[in-house]
Amino acid sequence: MPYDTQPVASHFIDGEYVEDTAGEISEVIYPATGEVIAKVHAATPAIVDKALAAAERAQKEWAAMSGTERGRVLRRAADIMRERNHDLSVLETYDTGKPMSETTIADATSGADALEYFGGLAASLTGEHIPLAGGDFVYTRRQALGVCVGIGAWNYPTQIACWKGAPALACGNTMVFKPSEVTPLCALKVAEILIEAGAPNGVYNVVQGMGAVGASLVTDPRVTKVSLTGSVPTGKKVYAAAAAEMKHVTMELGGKSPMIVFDDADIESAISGAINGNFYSTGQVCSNGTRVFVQKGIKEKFLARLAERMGDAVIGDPMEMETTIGPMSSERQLNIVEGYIAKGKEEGARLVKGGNRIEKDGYWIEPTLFADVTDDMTIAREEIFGPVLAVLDFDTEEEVMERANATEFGLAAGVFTQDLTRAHRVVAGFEAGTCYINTYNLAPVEAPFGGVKASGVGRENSKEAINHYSEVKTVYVSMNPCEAPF
Ligand SMILES: NC(=O)c1ccc[n+]([C@@H]2O[C@H](COP(=O)([O-])OP(=O)(O)OC[C@H]3O[C@@H](n4cnc5c(N)ncnc54)[C@H](O)[C@@H]3O)[C@@H](O)[C@H]2O)c1
Ligand SMILES: C[N+](C)(C)CCCC=O
Repeated sequence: MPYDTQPVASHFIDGEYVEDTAGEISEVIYPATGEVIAKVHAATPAIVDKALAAAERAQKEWAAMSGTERGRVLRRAADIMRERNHDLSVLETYDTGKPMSETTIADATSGADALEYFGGLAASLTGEHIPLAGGDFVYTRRQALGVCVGIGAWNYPTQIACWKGAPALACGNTMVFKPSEVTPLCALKVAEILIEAGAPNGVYNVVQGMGAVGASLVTDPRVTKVSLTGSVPTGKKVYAAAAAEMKHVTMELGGKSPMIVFDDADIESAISGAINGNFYSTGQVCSNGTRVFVQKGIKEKFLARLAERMGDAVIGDPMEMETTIGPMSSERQLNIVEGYIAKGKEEGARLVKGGNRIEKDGYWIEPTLFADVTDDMTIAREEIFGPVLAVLDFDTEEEVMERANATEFGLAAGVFTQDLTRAHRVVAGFEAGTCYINTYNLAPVEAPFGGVKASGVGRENSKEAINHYSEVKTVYVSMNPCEAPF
């Protein structure tokens, strides 16, 4: 292993690495080869307590700093992340198996964007002045929530750690972040960098573990806000546990997003959208447009050209820059995806390309294209979280809109057409939090990102995120004597 992937210790608390070998040990696997690249211990109750105590103590000091000072720390952290982009990208590739051609442009860079953006906003987070009759007025104070817990999924470990940490810290909160047990390495680097950039000890802490550790964080009375990125079933559990204690939540959950291709679309552009929305990160992207509705007039042309372009995918060593498809992030996820491919065949979908496990070490599967998929098939209803693209066909706009929205999910949706009036009408009708016209899966930090319906609550990124990591205190100021009826 040319890189030392074993962290100094499993957890990062109060500005330093911390270990408690009493915690259950788990192996970190490089998905491209199946090799064990690190071992970490799950947090014990003592570790969880230490992290929350540090975050609670540090929060007062951090919130008392000016927004300008907090922002400077975040922007310094962004600069360090950019300087170390190569090494951080290598680690992200080891943690997830995603190819370096992706991780060098989409992970530490996206994390740095969040740190830079929210660092820039920190100084301008203010309340407002509201004049009232008789000279009275109200002013509002925008205040931190307190100790926030972040819980991550395994597909974007660096990005998720920063998308949650940056707005939380900008608002004067502190964070205890629990990465996914599948990809525990990258968040530790984010914590290290924040402290190096000048964040006081305890401002950003990382503890490892499975769902039980996450659950113990969510219910701790010191925690005021929980932000989860994960599946809908986990989201329902975490939201319910947080609601029982009236905590704030952000839920970034799963999807089964529609992408509609009308027959007037630029077909190469629509195929690029379908590729980006199904095979990026080997299909392990929450917002993927996995139900591709293609208007009947262009369906066969679309399928033939898409299958041809899929032949250009470079499946191989994720460390090689020319590789465009890496392995699944875990053996468990490989088995899940294989199961869905079998279901697709069994339920009568037409397998156009791929569909096979690639027999070598690690967790490899071919990018897969199904046609003649119908709305009732399992592969059209359930989130697969793998490189399986389902093409469904349609006749009219009215029909496809009804079918596109007929799902419990509502994370993202896209439309490809050259008729811009239709494009805007279609996105207005989508029941989704993030919509695309003639592109797919872009998520710049300046734009709100998140879902509706079962796909989530709240928004990450953009100024919107500030509303989810702060609250407003109203102060009524009377300029007149206080009167009473008796
Ligand atoms: N909307 C988004 O921004 C977004 C981004 C990435 C991934 N996702 C979704 O994440 C899912 C894939 O990730 P995953 O398999 O890691 O999801 P998951 O729901 O299995 O786990 C997510 C995290 O929750 C923790 N967890 C599990 N049970 C818990 C509990 N009871 N209390 C607290 N924490 C608990 C896990 O340890 C993990 O860290 C997909 O559904 C995908 O769509 C959503
Ligand atoms: C930036 N992407 C590729 C849209 C990923 C967002 C996070 C979802 O999994």
